[in-house]
Amino acid sequence: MPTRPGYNLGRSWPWSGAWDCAVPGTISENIAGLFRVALSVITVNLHRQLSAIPARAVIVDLDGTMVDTLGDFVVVLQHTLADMGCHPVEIARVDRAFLELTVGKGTEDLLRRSLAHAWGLPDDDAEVAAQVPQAWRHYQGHYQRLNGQHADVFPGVAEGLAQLAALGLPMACLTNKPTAFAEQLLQLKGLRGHFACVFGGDAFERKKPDPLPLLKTCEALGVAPADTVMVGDSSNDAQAATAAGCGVVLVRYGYNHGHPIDEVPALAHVDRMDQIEWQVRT
Ligand SMILES: O=C(O)COP(=O)(O)O
Ligand SMILES: [Mg+2]
Repeated sequence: MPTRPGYNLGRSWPWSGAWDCAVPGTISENIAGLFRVALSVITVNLHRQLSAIPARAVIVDLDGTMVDTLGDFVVVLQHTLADMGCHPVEIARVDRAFLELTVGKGTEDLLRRSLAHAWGLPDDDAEVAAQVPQAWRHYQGHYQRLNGQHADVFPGVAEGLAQLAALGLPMACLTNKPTAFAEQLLQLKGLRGHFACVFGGDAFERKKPDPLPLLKTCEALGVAPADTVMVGDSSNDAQAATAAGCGVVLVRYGYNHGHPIDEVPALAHVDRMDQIEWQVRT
């Protein structure tokens, strides 16, 4: 069928031929065209969901991917802000909704933005920055004491990790949370045994979204980045993994700074970790 002017959306689309039919023409042409479009979209999406992910090693993010830690952050930050002399009205501003948009770039960033939000100041305010070291001292004590008390492992995580372990794929946990807190949380939730190594935001010179932590983690696992896949919940993970040359799979239930995770390119987007079909790369 000849392409009608103004409706050719590009031949690189697998269903682009169908657009030729879905424009002014006979009713049966239009119905047939729309049907072909729907079928193509369903087929492409099914293919994306079901194709196995080849890997020789897997790196898994912690907050928002394995454990829902927002409750811990709320409680710990509220204690921290109280220690910093914040008014109850200021403390109440640092709630679950705010933290869902804020968590993921490490503790220094979290403390700075939480103090700024509580005090109604810009994130880059110099006075706020000067208070961060003091806030960190309070935060550390509270986090150690409360770590995991208001946090739950997401459904499908234990099952997903068990599937990876059964395939014999080496695993590392890579988070922007401080290493000591990550170790403590994984132990507490019975997940630590799956990981050959655990690296936090203080383990390397730079944090995700920089690729350095991914490259260092691949090195520790003894597997090339091209054979390693990161499972994460944010553009932070995707950006770091892609820049390091690793594949990335994204879970839909985590904390992506308020942006739709389906818009972040990945090998797959899943609702549970145990929905990922792995294939040991040979
Ligand atoms: O920023 C944090 O503290 C943790 O974030 P991550 O586990 O998602 O890397
Ligand atoms: Mg995360």
